[in-house]
Order: sequence, then C-alpha cells, then structure tokens
Amino acid sequence: MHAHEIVRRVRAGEMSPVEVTRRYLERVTDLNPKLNAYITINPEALSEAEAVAERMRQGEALPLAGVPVAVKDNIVTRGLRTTCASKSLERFVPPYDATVIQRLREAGAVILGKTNLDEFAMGSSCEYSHFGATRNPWDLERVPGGSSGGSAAAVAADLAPVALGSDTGGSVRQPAAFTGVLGFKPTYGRVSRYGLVAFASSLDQIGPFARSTRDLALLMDVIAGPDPRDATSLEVPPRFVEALEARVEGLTIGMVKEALEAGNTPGVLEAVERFRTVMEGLGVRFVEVSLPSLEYALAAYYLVATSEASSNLARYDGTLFSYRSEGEDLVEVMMRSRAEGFGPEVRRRVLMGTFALSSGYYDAYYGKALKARRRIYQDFEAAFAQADVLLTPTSPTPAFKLGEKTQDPLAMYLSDTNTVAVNLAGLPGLSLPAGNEDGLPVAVQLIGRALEDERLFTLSMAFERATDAAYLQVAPVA
Ligand SMILES: NC(=O)C[C@H](N)C(=O)O
Repeated sequence: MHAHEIVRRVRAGEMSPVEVTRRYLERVTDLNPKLNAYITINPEALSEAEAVAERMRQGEALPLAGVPVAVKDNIVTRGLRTTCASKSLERFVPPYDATVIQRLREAGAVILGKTNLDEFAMGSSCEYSHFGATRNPWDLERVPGGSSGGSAAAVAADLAPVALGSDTGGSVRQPAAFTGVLGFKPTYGRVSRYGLVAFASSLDQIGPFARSTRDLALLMDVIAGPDPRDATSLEVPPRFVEALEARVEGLTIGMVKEALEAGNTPGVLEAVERFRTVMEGLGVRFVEVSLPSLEYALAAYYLVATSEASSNLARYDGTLFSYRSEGEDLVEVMMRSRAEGFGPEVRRRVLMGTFALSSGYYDAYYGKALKARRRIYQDFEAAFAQADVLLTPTSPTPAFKLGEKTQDPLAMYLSDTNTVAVNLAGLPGLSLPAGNEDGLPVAVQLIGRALEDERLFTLSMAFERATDAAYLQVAPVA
C-alpha cells in the first residue's frame, strides 16, 4: 500500500493502525527470509500502533497516522538495537531517538524495524553486512544496491510502504535505482543528522524511499527542517507536498554530457531518452550542459569520505559501547577489538583514510581532494546558470549479480560515479525509475540547486502522472 492511502484509510476509520501494522508484520514474516531486508523487527510495533490509535481517539491530527516505516540500521532508535550491520555494534541499544525518528513518531508513524546495510554504510551492494547480504526482490540472484539496500528492497517488495536510508555518496539513490523505487538525497542540512551514526559528516544526509512521489513528499515534510541538535541543519521549512501541484512548463533541464557518454548500458540510455520525451511533452526544455571535473568526483569522494570515516570511527575502540576483545593491556584490547569488530571494507576505508590524512601525504591526497571538491562545486554552479535542474542516469547499469564485485573494490566504487558528485557539492538528488532492462529497473537522477529540493518533486510528480506509473508496482520477490 502507499503511505498516503494508509493515512486516508486510517483517518476515515476504514483500517486501524494496528491492522495496518499487523498486515505488514505478516508480509515481513513471509518474505524477509528470502530477502534479508530487515536485521531487526521492532517487537513493540503493534503496541506503538495501538498508541497511535489512542492519540487519534484523543483528536490528534497525524500526518503519518498509522504508517509503518522501515529504518536503516544506522539511525538510532531508543530501546531498539542499532547495529550499523557491524559486529562491533551487534548489541548496541541506543538510549535515545534520532531527530528523524522523534519526528516520525510525533507524526503518528510506526517504526516497523531496522533494515540491512553495508557495514557503517560503506558499500554499494548491501553485501558487506555482518548479518548477510540483502537480495534484490526483482531477481534474488542480484544485489539491491547499497548501502541502504535493506530499506530499498523492503519498499520495493512492500515490506514497508516507505523507508529511511542515509546517503553519503549515493546510498539512497543507487539502491532506489536498482530496486525500482524512488529515493531522495536532500540538500546537505535540510534533514537533521542528529542520531545518524556518522560515516563522513560533511557528506551524510538522511533520505526517504517510496513507491510514489506523494509518499516521498509526505515523509520529507515530516523529517526535514531545522534542528538545534545539528549545527549544520538549515532554517528552511519543508514544502514538499505543496510542490507536487506546481507547474513544470517552462523549466529547463540540463543533460549532463559527461554522464551520458561512456559506460551506460542501452537500457539506461533508453530510460534517459524516455524521461526526456515525456517531459518535453509537458513543456520542459532540454539543453546539454558540461561538468568537466566530474571525472575527479569518484577519486575526491573516496578520499574525503575515507578520511572523515577514519576519524569518525575512532570511537569504536571497545572501551565504551562497541564490541570488546581480550588483550594484555589497553592498546592491545583496542587494536583487537577494532580488528575483530570491523569487517573487510570498513578496515580498508579506515586504513585508506588514515593514510590520506597522515603527515607528508595530507597535501597530496586529502588537500587535493578538497580542491577537486571545490572545482566540482563550481562546475555545478556554471551548469545551473544554464538549467534549473540537471539530469544523469542514477547508475550506469542495472543491478549486478551477488558476488560480482566483492573481490574488486574499485569496480564496486565505480557504480557511484554519478551520485558522489552530488554529495561533494551538497546538492539535492532524486532517483526515479524510468524504465527497465531485461526485467530489471533502471532510473534517472535529477539534481537540483542547493535548497531547491522541492522542484525535483514537482518534476517527479509530473513524470509519474504523465506515465502510467506502472513502474511503481510492487516487486515480485522471485
Ligand atoms: N555510503 C554511500 O553513500 C555509498 C557509497 N557507495 C560508499 O560506499 O561510500
């Protein structure tokens, strides 16, 4: 079901929040063994749904009345374990809710469970999880993308109407593309990061998944907005649902030349063309734009992200809340706890980041990456002088097979080419399904100017209305 339908039916008294939650829990029990989308089911989900019903009886008007939400397991939930798919946090039960969780609860949503991810959100396939890989509901031999693969798979298979993920370099958009759902990465600062376990703090943003633009907007209106607990959050009120009714006529979309040149599969290019044709029919103008420094984005991203990660992950030393190993003295305990608590990709990233920041190498690596970041930002500014919104494929290929890239980290990193630049520049990016290739979904990415997030929803809604929206159907889990 769509979240907006649930809200309507619950408010009309046609269904109770408990019935809705029970229905989803049954589906999860049925299908999660095949998908491994959830790490933990919230044992309190039904009683939380009952509490929502009680609030409605008291007359509260709740924008997400009775909507079950799946939450990526790197967003902290009070009393419900939050593992980051890592052995190091396997038993960590947070004493507080992230701001987004608090806002969801206030809005009447029910936290259904915590979804699988690549450990600490580091990966593009959801295979680097201490709890095993998540599978793509369109083809169980394929990955759902990552790192928010569990949230994407859950929404695609309707094991939740909507979900939250986090996006540092594409972790919401790429899995959304691989599973045929909508995924959105807001402008840096529009959604509070308080309670999101930090990976790369200058890039991380929480973002929603849904099977309709309206649901995506409903969620954004609840989770976005300033938060005194996150100094980087911005004083900009969310107006996403309102933006669904705005007009697209007269807008200009810039096709990013470099992203459309090499490496895309035919199905991905067809999806871009299809999107263009549909939108031209609605009066949108298309021009070609260039981002010459896009070729440095991946290198810059993997330096900035790993450098920040090496610092952020220093806290998991076995002394406070993470996995603790044995040892002769404190240093040995810390070293062993980290070596045993972290999986291979996290260790690789911490090593790369520590190296990039070390004295003697700092200027050559981290310093240079910051310069490239600046150039990328300037390229975007120039492109936005010619167009209101930019267009690229979200990912150059549809979902790949399980195991296909785990032995080759570089090949894995390459699936992020089009998404990482958006995080480096702090811009909003929306992935929307626009076609398929051999039965697998493919998607386009819309990139907006900073703080013009809502415009992407206007375009997405127009595309959804103009097409038959059959691409938003529930995945078969086969
Ligand atoms: N975390 C992300 O946004 C995904 C990216 N593939 C990474 O591994 O860093």
